[in-house]
Amino acid sequence: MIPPHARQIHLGVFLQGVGHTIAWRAEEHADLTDFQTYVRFARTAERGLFDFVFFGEGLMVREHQGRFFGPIVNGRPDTLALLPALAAVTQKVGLAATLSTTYNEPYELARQLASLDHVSGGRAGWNVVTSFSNSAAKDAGGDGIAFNHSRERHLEHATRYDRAREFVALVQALWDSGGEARPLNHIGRWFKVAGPLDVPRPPQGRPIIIQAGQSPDGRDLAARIADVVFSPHRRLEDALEYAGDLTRRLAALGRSRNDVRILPGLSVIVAPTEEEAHAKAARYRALLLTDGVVRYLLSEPSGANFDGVDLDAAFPDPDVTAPEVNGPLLERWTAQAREEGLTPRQLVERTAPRPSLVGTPTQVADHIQTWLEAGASDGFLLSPTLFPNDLDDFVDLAVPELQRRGLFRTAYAGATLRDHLGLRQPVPAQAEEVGA
Ligand SMILES: Cc1cc2nc3c(=O)[nH]c(=O)nc-3n(C[C@H](O)[C@H](O)[C@H](O)COP(=O)(O)O)c2cc1C
Repeated sequence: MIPPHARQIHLGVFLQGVGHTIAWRAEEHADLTDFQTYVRFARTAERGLFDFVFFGEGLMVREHQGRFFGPIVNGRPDTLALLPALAAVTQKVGLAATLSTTYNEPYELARQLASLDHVSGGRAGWNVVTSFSNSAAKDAGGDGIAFNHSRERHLEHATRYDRAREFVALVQALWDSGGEARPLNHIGRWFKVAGPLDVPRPPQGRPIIIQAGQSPDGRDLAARIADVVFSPHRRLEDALEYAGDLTRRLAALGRSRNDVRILPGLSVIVAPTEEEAHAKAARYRALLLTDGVVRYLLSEPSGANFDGVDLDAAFPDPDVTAPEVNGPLLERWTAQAREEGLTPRQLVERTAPRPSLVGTPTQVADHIQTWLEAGASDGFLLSPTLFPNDLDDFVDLAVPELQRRGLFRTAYAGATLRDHLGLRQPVPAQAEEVGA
């Protein structure tokens, strides 16, 4: 019997759908329209004793100057259709949905998530997003997400977070009101909701709330409401800075660092030997960065057109004053390309999403242990590049090594997602405390 480490890690896993640039080109990637893919995903995560699985949400197909980014049309069914179905074929693993506060109504969403918590026996989680826009240029004249939802433009950043704060507080109040016979009577800046909720109080009290905002507004929202935060940091110093900042924000709100689990996103390629792991990573990169994808990854975020550009010559001089162009981003790229002598293709190779940890089970466990012991994270949110291969490898190779070190559970101790995360059951707020 291995004694548990003083602290143990928490693991979530995230199956990329829309926006994934590799799945459609690698023959062995599972079919994202086949429900059995999701069954295998959730069951593999449960076999690996993960805290939860989670799906992202985009609400639009990425587009640049009227052209859709072909690879990403490889989407997947809606999360709220998938998760209840996955509840029926799993017993323990948590089930988290990304749902936008900008394009939903609180009463509807409170019912859906409370219902997911009931049908899953207390395994529901909600990744609260405000839906970011990919193109700063497009914000000026409209936005793909807004156009899909009968709106002329996307709400600007601060307004989205203002709505999100009221939205989440109201959803929590609705969960607390479930089963109570008295009305809630919320009248705020964004919403007027009488309540109570027509679904009984969820088994977890409140489903687990996840937040991933990085801006000051995003971090403030996370400090107010999050049980789990996702973060994008790759360097330990950045993750430590973030953990310190979050701790200060939590303290200012009367919460403690122990009330929140920080899970940075991590894409792992693990193999029995270093050579095998690096060979796999090199193959993925070749599959990922075709000419079309490279042009897209340059054009879409910057608003510039890289169609006719030689990808293997010196980085071109962009016109940063053109109205549709994200000038600060292009200037940053150009400066980096000049400083490091990078071609357009090499710049994308530096900046594109890629596996952030490649190595043997020992190397992977070393990394995870270092971050845990430094206080930079409480575990990780894994994002397999190829599914099922990379998740199987993590569960079969890395999980036993983490368990051998006492860093990860060897069985689920509880039944709910809240139990897996080691978080307390919330005390319901009194109806009169709820406001905008
Ligand atoms: C691991 C991770 C996953 C995310 N998944 C989504 C998602 O599925 N949908 C979405 O709209 N935003 C997603 N985001 C973006 C965040 O919600 C947030 O908008 C972003 O980190 C920028 O922070 P800000 O909103 O405070 O500016 C994700 C972020 C991270 C780090």
